[in-house]
Amino acid sequence: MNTQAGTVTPMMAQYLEIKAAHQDALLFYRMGDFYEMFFDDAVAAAEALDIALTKRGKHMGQDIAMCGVPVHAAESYLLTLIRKGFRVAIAEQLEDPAEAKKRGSKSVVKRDVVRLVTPGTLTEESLLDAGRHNFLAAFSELREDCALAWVDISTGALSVLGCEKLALGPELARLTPRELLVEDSMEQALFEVTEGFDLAVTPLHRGAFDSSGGAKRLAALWQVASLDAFGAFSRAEISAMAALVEYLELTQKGKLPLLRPPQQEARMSAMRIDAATRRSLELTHAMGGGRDGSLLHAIDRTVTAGGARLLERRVASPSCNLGTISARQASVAHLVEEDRLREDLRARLRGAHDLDRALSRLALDRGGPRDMAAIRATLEVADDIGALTEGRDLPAPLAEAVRDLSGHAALHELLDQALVAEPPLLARDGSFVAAGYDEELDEARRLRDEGRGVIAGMQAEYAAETGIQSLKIKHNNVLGYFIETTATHAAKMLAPPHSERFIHRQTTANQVRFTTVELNEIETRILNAGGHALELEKRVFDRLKGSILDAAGPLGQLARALSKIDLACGLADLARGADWCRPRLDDSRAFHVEAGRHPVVEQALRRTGESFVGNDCDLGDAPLWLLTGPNMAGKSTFLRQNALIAVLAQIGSFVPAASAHIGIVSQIFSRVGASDDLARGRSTFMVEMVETAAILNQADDRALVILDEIGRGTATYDGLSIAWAVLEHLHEINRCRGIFATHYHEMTQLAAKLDGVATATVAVREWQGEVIFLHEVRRGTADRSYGVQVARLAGLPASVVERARVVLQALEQGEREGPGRGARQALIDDLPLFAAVPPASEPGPAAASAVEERLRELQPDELSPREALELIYELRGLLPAGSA
Ligand SMILES: Nc1ncnc2c1ncn2[C@@H]1O[C@H](COP(=O)(O)OP(=O)(O)OP(=O)(O)O)[C@@H](O)[C@H]1O
Repeated sequence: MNTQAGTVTPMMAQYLEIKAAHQDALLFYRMGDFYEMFFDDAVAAAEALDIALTKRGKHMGQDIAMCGVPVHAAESYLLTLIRKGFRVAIAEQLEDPAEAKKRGSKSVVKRDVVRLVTPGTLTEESLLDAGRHNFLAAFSELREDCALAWVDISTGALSVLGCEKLALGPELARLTPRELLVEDSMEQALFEVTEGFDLAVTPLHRGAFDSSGGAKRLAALWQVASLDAFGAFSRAEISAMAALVEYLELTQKGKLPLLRPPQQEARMSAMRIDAATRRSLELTHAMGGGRDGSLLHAIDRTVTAGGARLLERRVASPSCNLGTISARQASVAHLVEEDRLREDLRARLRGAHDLDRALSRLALDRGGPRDMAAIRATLEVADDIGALTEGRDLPAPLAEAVRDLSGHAALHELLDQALVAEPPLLARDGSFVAAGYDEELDEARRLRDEGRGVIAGMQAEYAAETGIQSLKIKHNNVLGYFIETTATHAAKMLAPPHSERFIHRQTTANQVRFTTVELNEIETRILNAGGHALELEKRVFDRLKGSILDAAGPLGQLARALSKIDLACGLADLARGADWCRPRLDDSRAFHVEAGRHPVVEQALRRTGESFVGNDCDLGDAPLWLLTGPNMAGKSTFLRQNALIAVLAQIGSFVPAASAHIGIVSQIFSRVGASDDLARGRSTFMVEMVETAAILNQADDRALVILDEIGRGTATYDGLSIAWAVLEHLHEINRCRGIFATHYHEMTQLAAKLDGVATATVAVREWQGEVIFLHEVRRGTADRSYGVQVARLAGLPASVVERARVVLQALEQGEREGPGRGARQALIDDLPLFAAVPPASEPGPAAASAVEERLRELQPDELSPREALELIYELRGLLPAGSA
């Protein structure tokens, strides 16, 4: 760059111009084999990527900071930058440097940004999680009318939903988009909602959300006269979709990804689950944030990436529609019965590739021959599955999916004929078109290969002519073809007569290199033929791409069909292997589970060889259960397993139980062990109360509510009073189904007062002062909490446990003897002091015994066998009287 103080080189001028248009992104500026960054971008990127920061020239008298990443490794650096919250603008060289030189030695290679990489617009396989969607969402608010639209550009799936502002948080929790577009004037107002999510919020100007211009643009995109073809959309819905399309054009620089026609979601069709409930039930992410330990992880038996993504969506939004659920159930049930068919299908599905993502890359011009081979392999799988299911009587949804697999024979054949078995990643590398597919290409390749044959012949001829047997003809990118001999033959080669034929090109430490007129000619021929072949291959590539993209619609349908079949097989495999049952669902308010189990805890226990104790739950007569029981008995597990069984039933899966009858659950609320949210300035107790308020305000009579120890974060009587009032409210006002776990045994008196409340307890047995957990849920109440015993199991020092026992006894006695605070106070005053507790069994270091001392001083290696025997007698003699 050699920028002198005060002057700006043409290249720097170009850089600054491009950068000015992309202020909010790091600019990757392509220079040869590197993407370079300058100025503040370089400083920020060097720190984020932990790479060296250097200098290059000066600008306005200041050093220009610079750092760079090699193009071939750029993806992994991009991923790091995106994860750290950066956006990256990629400026490529738009012409060959030779072209630029033709315009004059000072002219700069044309460059411009070809793509803006943001968290919501990734398509590269290496930047994406195969089993999860990567959504870009847009929220639009037009007066009272609000909507959320979201798209996965790596698959083209686009959905939209009328969504009032209050529902935005829960929807973000359900969809977990990576990036949310909002109108710039709304960014601040939505901060309260968006701040808790791992999500980039991107403000867009108002025009991007224009609904009337948007409607026309969208209609043009899907080539329909009006959007009514896909449903009746509100203005807000159109505006949100329009913003997505505008942003995609902006980031993809005019190249739109494949976008499927929008799916309009009905708000009431999915079970409502808010963010706190999702977290506490660990539906798609475990508490720690990873996938391990989540429900999704425990039930995922899919074998394709599309199947895994479909399962993730289903678990994130279970259905409330009986028809939809029973259709899904029917597919699973069929495959549970048909072991052979299921295994055959799964074996075939393993050969399928990620068709959606391959298609999307091709549409964005980021695809290569390998994506085409992936499509070919997947068509092969589709054919196999068609043949496998031919003539079978399948349940309607499966039959429909199988129908969607056919109709691509011509494309399949085309790809079969055109592509080699294992093509390279990039089209520019060539050699991916199969021999025999294109005559002209075959001819060009023949010429090129012939040339190579001729060169092999020339090597023999030159070796004979010079008498240098080690003479070789080689090739590299700088010199092209050249003749090489070792330096020992230099003098001979450089003197007549050889110097007349062999033209010197280069001398290295050990070699001398030459060329000849004939070699040059042959090389030009090879190059021309090779270049021509490559040109022809590229043309074939474009033709194939055209054929594939022409079929993008039906191919997308095929991808979805494969995902559905995979998901049904996966759920069936799970149900079969883990002995799950088909739940009965209807419009009633039943919730009757026999021998239900917790799918995740059961799996964890199985690993250690323990078995899970199944438990019944019947919320029919008394819709609210008040569950008491000792710590560690299994209350939380029981609460969650019932919520998870409802979720599983409504995604169309079988459930871990002996039998289940469930009236559709419209919403689930779960508060299990709140934690501090200090970042938002809320204590544990405050979080719990905020979340409880949400439940009391929202739960309807179709809701399922599970509450674990509400009110424990404050003084006993405050907590008890709150828990008491909450239960009454759920019973009288919300009239929902629910399970309420508590350590306040006083509350069990409520069961006698309220018809709809029944008591249940998790049984334990006490044996020789120890608690044994039976994990059995029975009707009735627990007599005590066994907290002190459990504390001992946890390894609290014996002295503390002993002290706790004494205090507990005193408190319980006070409770029995009179309610007066004075009486209790007197009792507490009477408690023996901590120090007076009989010394607990925490031994200090004991003095060494005579035997130990004798042992310590002897040297075993120095003893003869006889001495050793004598020593044993001696030691025995040292034992204290009575212990010998
Ligand atoms: N039905 C069951 N069968 C076998 N093991 C179980 C069962 N339920 C729970 N457990 C085991 O007991 C452990 C404790 O369960 P859980 O956390 O549900 O107890 P809890 O009663 O809620 O305890 P606390 O009151 O201390 O929160 C679990 O981690 C699990 O290993």
